[in-house]
Amino acid sequence: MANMQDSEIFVGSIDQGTTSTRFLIFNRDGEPVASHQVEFTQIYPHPGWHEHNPLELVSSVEACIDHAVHDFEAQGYSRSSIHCVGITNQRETTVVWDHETGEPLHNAIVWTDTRSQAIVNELKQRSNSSELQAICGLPLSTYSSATKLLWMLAHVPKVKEAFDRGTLAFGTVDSWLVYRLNGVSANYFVSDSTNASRTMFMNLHTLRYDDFLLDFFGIKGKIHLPTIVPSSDSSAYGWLASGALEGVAIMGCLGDQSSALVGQKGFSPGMAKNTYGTGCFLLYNVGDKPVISTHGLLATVAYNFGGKAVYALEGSIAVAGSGVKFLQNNLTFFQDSREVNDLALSVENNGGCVFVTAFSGLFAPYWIDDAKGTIFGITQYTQKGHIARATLEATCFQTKAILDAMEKDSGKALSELAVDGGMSNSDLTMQTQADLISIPVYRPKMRETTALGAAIAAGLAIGVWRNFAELRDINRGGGAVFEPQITREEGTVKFAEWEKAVQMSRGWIETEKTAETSNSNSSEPKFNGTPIPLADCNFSSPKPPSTQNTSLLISDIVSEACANTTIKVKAQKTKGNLELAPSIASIIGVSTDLDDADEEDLFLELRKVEILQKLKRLRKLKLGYF
Ligand SMILES: Nc1ncnc2c1ncn2[C@@H]1O[C@H](COP(=O)(O)OP(=O)(O)O)[C@@H](O)[C@H]1O
Ligand SMILES: O=P(O)(O)OC[C@H](O)CO
Repeated sequence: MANMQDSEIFVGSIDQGTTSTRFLIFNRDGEPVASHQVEFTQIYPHPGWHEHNPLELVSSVEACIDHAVHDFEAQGYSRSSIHCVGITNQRETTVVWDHETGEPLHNAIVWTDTRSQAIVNELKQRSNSSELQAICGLPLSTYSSATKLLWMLAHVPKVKEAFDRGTLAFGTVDSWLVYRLNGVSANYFVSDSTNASRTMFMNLHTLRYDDFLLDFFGIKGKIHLPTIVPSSDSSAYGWLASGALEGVAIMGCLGDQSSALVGQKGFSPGMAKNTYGTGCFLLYNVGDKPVISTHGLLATVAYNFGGKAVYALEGSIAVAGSGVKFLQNNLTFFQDSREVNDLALSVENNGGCVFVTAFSGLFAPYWIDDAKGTIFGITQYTQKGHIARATLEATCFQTKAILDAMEKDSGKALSELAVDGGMSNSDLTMQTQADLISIPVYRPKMRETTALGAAIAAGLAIGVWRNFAELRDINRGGGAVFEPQITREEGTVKFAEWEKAVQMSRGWIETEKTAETSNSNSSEPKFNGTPIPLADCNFSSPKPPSTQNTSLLISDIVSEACANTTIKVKAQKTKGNLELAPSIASIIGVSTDLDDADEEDLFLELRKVEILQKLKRLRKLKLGYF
């Protein structure tokens, strides 16, 4: 780089997101000079399922590179001035292929997909499951790659056969792209640590695969896993094997949320960004030691430059822009996402509607698996505009909940929130966000910060930028600041309504139903509660305590609700002895503090929504008659 004019130095960035793929070419000032974007096929085979065709992901990348380079050259630049390429990608999305042929063995299961719920439920019953989060930073959920892989092993014969033959390769989208873009015969099989930290296979502290984790999921020594490498490296990721940039090296790789943090230059502990894309993800830089959340957040690798990891606390929201897309594609409210802002502005407020957009359950900080999307407060008065507003507000409310959790985990309050991503283009959304969190929201002028982050990762590897200080002036100035316009108290009232809606959305999905739905493809082996390749693991459900002498009859749900939807449940134990009360209480997950317990009557204090959910579980466990 030493003798080159700045004007001759460019870096390419592949941004493979959930709904679209982009390729951008940045100059050394971090400005995009050419770009191309394509949307690719979203496959929804069953409710809750979401797939991508892995080969289409690759071809979308190749098409974007070719088009953007064509545009670049049309502006008079030379492709030889593009010195390296970075990759950023949707995380957790799971790809499996045959290590010998390089051919995918199934569609990629997308991060939003909830089909592995029954497997998650089984795994949670294992006594050592509580040890996972401290090692990998993630709670057991359908979100991470691990349970998606287990689902494929249990349900897709081709995957199981490759597993048995020892030729099964697993990767997240970064690994898959690097592998294919290098050409299969080159066999570049790597993953950067930000992506690996989303699989549940990597130890967050060592940045290596962890034997306990691999054992837990039953894949130790049985599967080809990509080598974990730093996010910025001049040779680990290989070279583009074909197309307009054939021979150009891939030098950087970051999961998209990490990439956005880098693109926002969130390099100091205490800095945070929130990216409103398909989902919405708030990453808070916690420095060089991971912080394991006790308030529903994830611990993740923020970036790993020079082999030194920096960590983040993450609040993940499954539905953000995809809620807008839902209004567009499913409800045909408008033709283009950009119109949602005006539609929402066509009404003064949400008209009493609260939309819990739990299409994939609710992620952070709630982690409610058994919720589905629910709109509360609909009346004859409700218009499209109210629902549009409620859709935008849903992401803002969840962001508020995440910030509250982050404050508890980190002990520090944020003073400003940096934002980016497609949905951040909606001024109304950003104003609503500032109002709800009572701090300013800063939106930079150039919002392709995710792609910029990958370009920075690549550029740092080859000396386009030599250090963070050289990045200081990139994308500075010209942004918009949204100041809170309502009082903290007004925000609190709105938020309380949201929290009430969240509680009321619980319990819609029953576990058995999830498993049944998973079986709806009759060509696949039936799910029997035990993932096929994991025969050596004990997945059996815990046995309920003996109930032979006991029939628990919830005789009366007293509906004189107290404040905050707390009501009293009168539970009558008609047979058996009182010693069973604590075990029953523990199964239904409530405190054994009993108001008034005697042989005949048992009062449990619960929230109404929890009661309904617990009753369903009790019925499943055959503890009584309901
Ligand atoms: N002006 C806008 N207002 C609200 N939402 C928008 C707007 N523009 C794009 N979106 C939403 O943002 C999402 C795309 O954002 P993007 O950052 O490209 O996401 P991804 O990387 O996940 O594909 C889409 O779901 C779209 O509905
Ligand atoms: O496609 P996005 O931008 O919503 O990001 C997807 C995330 O990486 C999923 O964890």
